[in-house]
Amino acid sequence: MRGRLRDDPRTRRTGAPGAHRGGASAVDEVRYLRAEAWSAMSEPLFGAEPVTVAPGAVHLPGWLSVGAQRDLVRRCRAWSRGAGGMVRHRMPRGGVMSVRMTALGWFWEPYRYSRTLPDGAPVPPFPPILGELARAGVEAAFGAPPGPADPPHDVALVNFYDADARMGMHQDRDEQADVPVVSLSLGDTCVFRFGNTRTRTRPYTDVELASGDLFVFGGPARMAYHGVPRTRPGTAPAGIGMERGRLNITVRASGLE
Ligand SMILES: O=C(O)CCC(=O)C(=O)O
Ligand SMILES: [Fe+2]
Repeated sequence: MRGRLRDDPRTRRTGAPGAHRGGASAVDEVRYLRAEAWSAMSEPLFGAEPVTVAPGAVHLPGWLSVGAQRDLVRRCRAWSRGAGGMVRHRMPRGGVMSVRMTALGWFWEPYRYSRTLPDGAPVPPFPPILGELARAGVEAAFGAPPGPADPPHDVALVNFYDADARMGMHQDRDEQADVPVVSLSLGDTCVFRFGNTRTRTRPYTDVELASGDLFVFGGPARMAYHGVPRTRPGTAPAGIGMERGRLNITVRASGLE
């Protein structure tokens, strides 16, 4: 099922068309900037139209300005140097993930969350800016932010893909809350395979996720299988402070106490 979000009756867009880029209002951007006390935004805010990839799964190309991407790249670098480091996790069957990962808020390893790192140290805190971005992302995708009864976004996984890294088809199912997952992409473009809730296989849709894109999946798509069969090395845009590789930040609500 494909279609433009603007054809979706759930979505009511307001304001002049030029005031939007990819469904994120300039207000979202300003909120982001204010939250971080940035001085100014110089980049124009133009993105493509939002695309509904499956019911509950929305792709918003170009959601983050170049300035916001640069800021997030800088933060990812700092987070990856934190206590947990950038780890290639071992899978239960013995394989090692090709993606390097750092966790914020809760530590994740296949397939559980924990309050502490493997060495017993506390997990680096969940950065408030990612909570802000997650709420703004859900609002941009679905027309309303998560409700007051929804557990808050409280965990982020920062994934780094070098040219050979990929991620097999999986569900994000270790969370105990039915709250949309918010995914932000930085650096090289990738092929993001978004499937169905029943099988790892077809039907699926391959989406190109470029730097600055937002992808949100919730509701009927929350438990859909998805993965990254490949990246496109050398496609990162100039000016974001990242020469090679791909970063992805997925922000989730753990629903854990
Ligand atoms: O890298 C991506 O775009 C997807 C990452 C993902 O699915 C995950 O971290 O669970
Ligand atoms: Fe995932």
